[in-house]
Amino acid sequence: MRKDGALWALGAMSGTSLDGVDAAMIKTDGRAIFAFGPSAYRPYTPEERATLRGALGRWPGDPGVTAAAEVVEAAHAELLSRFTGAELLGFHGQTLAHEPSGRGTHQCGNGALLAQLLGLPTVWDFRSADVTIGGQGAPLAPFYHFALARHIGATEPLAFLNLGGVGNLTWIDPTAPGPENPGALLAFDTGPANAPINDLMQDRLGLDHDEGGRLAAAGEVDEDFVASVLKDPWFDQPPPKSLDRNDFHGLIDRLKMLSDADAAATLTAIAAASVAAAQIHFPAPVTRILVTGGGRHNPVLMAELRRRIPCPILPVEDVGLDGDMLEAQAFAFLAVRVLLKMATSGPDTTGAPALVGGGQISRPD
Ligand SMILES: Nc1ncnc2c1ncn2[C@@H]1O[C@H](COP(=O)(O)OP(=O)(O)OP(=O)(O)O)[C@@H](O)[C@H]1O
Ligand SMILES: CC(=O)N[C@H]1[C@@H]2OC[C@@H](O2)[C@@H](O)[C@@H]1O[C@H](C)C(=O)O
Repeated sequence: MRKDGALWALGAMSGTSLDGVDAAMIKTDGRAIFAFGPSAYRPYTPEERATLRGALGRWPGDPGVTAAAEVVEAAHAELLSRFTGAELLGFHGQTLAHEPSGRGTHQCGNGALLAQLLGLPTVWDFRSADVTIGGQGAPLAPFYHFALARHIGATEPLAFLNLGGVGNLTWIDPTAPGPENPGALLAFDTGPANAPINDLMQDRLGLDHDEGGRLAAAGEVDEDFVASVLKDPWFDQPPPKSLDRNDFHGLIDRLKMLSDADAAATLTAIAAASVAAAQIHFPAPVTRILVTGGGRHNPVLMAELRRRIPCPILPVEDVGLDGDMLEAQAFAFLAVRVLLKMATSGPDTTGAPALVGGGQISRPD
């Protein structure tokens, strides 16, 4: 480590949308961001995606999990070996099952194996420690969101919204001394985002996602249905709260009577309405919501958000950030924090009863 205490860390994320692996480098001391480095993406092949899909909801010991772990490890090894100059790897893995108040949380892929293959100290299994002490184990990006809020010079409350398979939101008071301070953050999952849209596209049309929101744009939102979904007590439940990818999968069956386009429009509206419903939990109104994750590429979803929420809703690119790589960067940032024995979550982000540093460190021989 250099005099400024900063490291070049590589982060890798395989998200709940099951589209592929994102990887990105940042230079950080676990507090400030000194530089953004290169990034790369490696999509899963249709066969790999099917293996991962088949293992969703399964736990270690199941043969489907072993097959999924092999896919995840091979895809990461291939992608991450393209990078040079990293001093540390933060490896999230692929969440297959997440039941924080039940069986726990499980991200497949062996970080110790990647440490050997890549010759890099590797921080992995970021979520278990938090769940073990009673936290949700998610979301974990909020401490990074705080650093980003500082990096962009924010001085008033704002929120980061990630529209991945599931949506998650971090409310931030950027004037707080640090992310560990009570009141600096409030983070939670907002509800279903792209996962049900992708599942609908897969089930009905054999497609991965609704590119450009084109199918949704051709349909009409069933507002009564949206309202009925939003009556689920989950939305009123105060944070902390997190979701498994398939927690709202039942929506697909309930939409059977709608045409493909109307069902896509309605699921897209539900993703936006979930975020609008989240505003009741904000400790203070926000001046803007900065949107990251693949959902910001869907103009119908962005329009639905703007229709339902009064403040500016902006892609993170508007403040100079990279919304496709932000989660990968987050796990690079968190890896440095774990190495330096700093907290990665706490009462205001995952509801853990105390600040906790999640993640184990594996070093190459
Ligand atoms: N051009 C686009 N048009 C419509 N939707 C898109 C587009 N690009 C990405 N998406 C949606 O975003 C998804 C990918 O988002 P992202 O990569 O943020 O998810 P993730 O990282 O897998 O999820 P999570 O944050 O839940 O772990 C795609 O599966 C798709 O549903
Ligand atoms: C258990 C799990 O993998 N959760 C993911 C998922 O995808 C979005 C949302 O649900 C969030 O809670 C989390 O990912 C981000 C990276 C997080 O932990 O901040």
